[in-house]
Order: sequence, then C-alpha cells, then structure tokens
Amino acid sequence: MPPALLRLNQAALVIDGQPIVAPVSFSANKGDFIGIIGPNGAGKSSLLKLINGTQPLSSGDILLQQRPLSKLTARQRACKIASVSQVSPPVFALTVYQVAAMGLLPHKGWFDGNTSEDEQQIKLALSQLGLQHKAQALVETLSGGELQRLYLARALVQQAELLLLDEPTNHLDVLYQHQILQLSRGLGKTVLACLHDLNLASRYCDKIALLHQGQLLAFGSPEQVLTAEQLGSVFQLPCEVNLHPVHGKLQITFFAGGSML
Ligand SMILES: Nc1ncnc2c1ncn2[C@@H]1O[C@H](COP(=O)(O)OP(=O)(O)OP(=O)(O)O)[C@@H](O)[C@H]1O
Repeated sequence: MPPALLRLNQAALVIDGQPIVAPVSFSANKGDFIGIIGPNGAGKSSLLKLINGTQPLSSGDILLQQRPLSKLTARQRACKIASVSQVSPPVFALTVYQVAAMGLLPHKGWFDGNTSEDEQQIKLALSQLGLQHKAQALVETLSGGELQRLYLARALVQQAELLLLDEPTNHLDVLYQHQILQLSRGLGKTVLACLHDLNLASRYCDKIALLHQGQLLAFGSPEQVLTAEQLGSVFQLPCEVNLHPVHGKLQITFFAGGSML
C-alpha cells in the first residue's frame, strides 16, 4: 500500500493554556474524501488551520507526502495545499477572472505572465463552478454563494494535491451544495471538508472524522462513525439513522421536542 498523502501524528493545538485540538492522529490517502463533523466549537476549523499551516502546531507533527509540513516554505505549501475557508479575506476592485487567476501565484515567479494554458485552466475552473458568464464582473457584486464558488474555482486553479474546505456548502442553494461536493469528489484529489450537514457528509464522504471538544471521537467509514448512539451523544439530540431508500446511503434524522428535524 502506498504511504498516506497526509498523516497527523498526535497533532495538537493549545491556546492560552486551553486545549483547542487534543492530540489527533489519522491519515488520508490519495483521493480520499474526508468529512470533518462535530458541533459548533468542536475544533474543526482549527484542525484545518493546523493542516494548512496558518496555525502552528503546539505539539505533534503533520506529514504531507512523508515530509513534515513545518519544513515546507509557504510557497511550497501553497503548491500542495489549497484552502477554501468560511471567511476568506475580501478582495476588492478585482474581477472574478483575476481572483480565479490568483490560484496560479504559488506556481509563478514575480514577472511571469499567464500562458494560454493558464488561461484555459482558469476558464475551465470558472465554467466548472458555473461562473464563466461572470468572468468580467467585479467580485464585490457577487452573491455569497457565487463568492463561495469563486474561492473554490481559485483553489482548483491552484492545482494542489490536498484541498481543505471549511464549510464549502455554506451560502449555497441545494443544487450547488450537491454540485460542489460532486465536483470536489470527482477531482481525484484528497479532500478534507468540514461539514455541518450530516446527510451530505454521509452521501459524499469516504471517511468521516467526528470531533467533540477538540477530541477525535471517531474516524472511519460513514457506517462506523454515523451511529445513532454516537451522534445523539455528541449533538445532544436523539436521532435515528436509516438507509436512504433511493441512494442507499445513511440518512440521519434528529428529534427535537418530540418532532423530527
Ligand atoms: N485563536 C483562538 N484563540 C482562542 N480560542 C480559539 C481560537 N481559535 C479557536 N478558538 C476556540 O477553539 C474552539 C474551536 O473553534 P473552531 O473554530 O475550531 O471550531 P469549529 O468546530 O470549527 O466551530 P464551528 O462549527 O462553530 O465553525 C472554539 O471554542 C473557539 O472559540
């Protein structure tokens, strides 16, 4: 079996003496689509920040293609890891096309222009995300969902092996929720995605990491992780887990105040 693309060895984050991510270990193989689930404040975004290097590790280590991430320069890391976060920094007075093209920056020298291949790649990413008709629009005119799709287009242009998605379906209507996850799955890349929608996690993820209070409570296939007992205890609501009659994946229904959610 080839070595894991990504390996976390007892990776931990402590801030002001508070454990935010308890020592966590798991690995992701090339092409895995891994969902990170857990209640608000469980440490999901913090875990992604440790992996993309925006938050230094307090202890443990993280290996990407068997090399410690701490040994990579920012540019080397950006060639290998693309992140789409919940709150990407706003960019103003740039067109959609220019923002998507920013995905090429880690691969370019200061004075390199875009080749015709680069331009094809940018156009392809915009059309995969349904934004080709907005290429010349200014980013500040986009809706929340369009902006979310643009940041994913920029991540595609970046051509990184590992894609980190923090709530990629936020702001998206139901069609784009499915399209984004289908597209991300179909890229053949290794994807780690924080997801609040457990039914989307069940439908699209090969493996799921369940976090609670910074601890990795479970890691494995949806069947191993999405059990009524485990979810009921972590989310503090009773729930039922059934097989969906059409697509055959697990379907989770929570019960609040005696009614189904
Ligand atoms: N820089 C920081 N300083 C202090 N506390 C922090 C910092 N970053 C995160 N935390 C705390 O760590 C905990 C985990 O935060 P994190 O954003 O990782 O959770 P999450 O699972 O992504 O939550 P959500 O689902 O609400 O987005 C929270 O209690 C948060 O307040």
